[in-house]
Amino acid sequence: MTRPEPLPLAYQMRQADAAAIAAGTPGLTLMKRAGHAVAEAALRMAPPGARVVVAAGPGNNGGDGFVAAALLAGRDCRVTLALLGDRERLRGDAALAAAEWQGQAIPVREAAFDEADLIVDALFGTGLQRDLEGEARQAVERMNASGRPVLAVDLPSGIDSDSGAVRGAAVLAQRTVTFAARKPGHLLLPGRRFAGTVEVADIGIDPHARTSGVETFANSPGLWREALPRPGLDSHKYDRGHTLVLSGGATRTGAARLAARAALRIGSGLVTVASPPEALGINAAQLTAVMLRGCDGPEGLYAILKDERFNALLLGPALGVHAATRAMVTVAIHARRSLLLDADALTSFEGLASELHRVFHGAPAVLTPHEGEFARLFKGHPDILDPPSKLERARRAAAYTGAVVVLKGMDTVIAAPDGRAAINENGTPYLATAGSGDTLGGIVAGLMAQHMPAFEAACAGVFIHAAAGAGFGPGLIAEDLADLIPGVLRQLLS
Ligand SMILES: NC(=O)C1=CN([C@@H]2O[C@H](COP(=O)(O)OP(=O)(O)OC[C@H]3O[C@@H](n4cnc5c(N)ncnc54)[C@H](OP(=O)(O)O)[C@@H]3O)[C@@H](O)[C@H]2O)[C@@H](O)CC1
Ligand SMILES: Nc1ncnc2c1ncn2[C@@H]1O[C@H](COP(=O)(O)OP(=O)(O)O)[C@@H](O)[C@H]1O
Ligand SMILES: [K+]
Repeated sequence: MTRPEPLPLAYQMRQADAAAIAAGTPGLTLMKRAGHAVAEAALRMAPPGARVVVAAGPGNNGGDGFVAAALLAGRDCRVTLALLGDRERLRGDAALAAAEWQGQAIPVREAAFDEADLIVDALFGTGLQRDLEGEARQAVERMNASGRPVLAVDLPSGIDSDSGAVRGAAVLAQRTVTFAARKPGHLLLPGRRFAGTVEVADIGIDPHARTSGVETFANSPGLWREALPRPGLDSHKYDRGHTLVLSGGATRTGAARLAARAALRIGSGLVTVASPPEALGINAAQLTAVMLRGCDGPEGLYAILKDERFNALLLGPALGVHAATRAMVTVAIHARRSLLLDADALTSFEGLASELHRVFHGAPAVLTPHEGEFARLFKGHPDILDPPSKLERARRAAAYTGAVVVLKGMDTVIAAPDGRAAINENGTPYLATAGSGDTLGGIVAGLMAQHMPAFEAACAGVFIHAAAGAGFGPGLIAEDLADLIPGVLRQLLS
């Protein structure tokens, strides 16, 4: 069984580091292991006798650089150590590591990066505090301008470990060696692009060590595979749930059918499209296994929901941006079923997020905005919109609404009201196609219909949707997605 992969925030990494030291491993030993892993990675990138420039910063990231420099010099590399700051001002483990470097340390402004076969970027790691300026920024810009391959130590310098944001400027690395665990900044954009291929070195710090605060994970099957629905021998269709998808008007029915088909493919025992009277004909002409009911506005939805068997509801795709949509959302919330709100169901609350403030009463709820819908929904809430970190924005939105928030994009973040969050990484730009989000909504609603908890359903849905799209690749259209689900499910359930 694969375990969930934690992505510690910088302060949690410091806690794990301190726990390892308290348990008996000196900090210098951790640094030596880190530097060793960097040197091994460098030797895989550099030709024999290579000219390696190690750019070392003023903290422990620089300390790792000193250790790697000494090891590489002992392995026939021609190493230049270029230091940002004064050697005498190094402290703690970094000062101890620097003492073991026999060569000179030239000022980083004098480093000939464009003559290097490989640059090792050990300027800043998890201790980056503010935007790069002056000499630090110039060093980064000169490294990038050199066009030479770069191996980053822990993080590309200038990338914020917690958010993946560029702090003023950042090193564009080909590879990154990080320690104990990947960090959110390796998965979130733009950090993911700057880090290149990321390798995790075990240096004796337990990434699963209990650290305080929120939990962040990579969205991999280890996080939710055990919670995937598996029909029992004696299951009948009602055990597998009944998903209700609301359709838009006569010229806007496709989105609901895409979602409905995806809900059926992911295993919801029954799926019904609830259609306005004027669209019944067009929906009827195109539905087979998916069932159809007439539904005339909020009153119609209220009447349908007297049937308790509809246990998961999906509202939003092509439903229209207006008060009637808000009224239907209110009916759905009061019905206390598993609820997924997407697209127009979110945009209809533009600037009215306070109406969704903790209204779900503990019933499973998932919101699936893309960045535009997110900005509209939370207009007037700078505390939610302003953090530069997508992870933090999704977390705050989840805490505010009490719903699981899926903030979509290439680096989709799934955040739960209790603070858990996952970052997705198996997507493909081919998913940026009309109707793709509607399909995602159907997948997640269909998983909730089968009693999968909301956070796990959202994480699994995002992963399965992305895997389906990535497996197909060029030419993907939303109509393809539902029929690609079985192939992904077969692998996950085997
Ligand atoms: N934790 C672990 O498990 C292990 C960690 N290890 C390694 O330690 C790294 C973390 O080390 P760290 O905490 O010393 O921070 P680091 O990234 O070197 O930067 C701090 C220095 O940079 C400076 N500085 C910051 N921002 C700046 C800016 N914008 N512009 C200019 N200066 C700036 C800051 O100065 P100050 O803010 O104090 O003025 C301080 O001097 C980690 O990434 C990993 O590589 C491994 O050795 C083994 C185990
Ligand atoms: N560049 C990308 N890489 C990976 N996934 C993407 C990318 N662009 C969009 N997606 C995914 O495609 C889906 C698009 O959903 P959405 O924006 O709601 O589109 P639509 O409304 O057209 O269905 C989301 O799941 C999103 O995460
Ligand atoms: K670095």
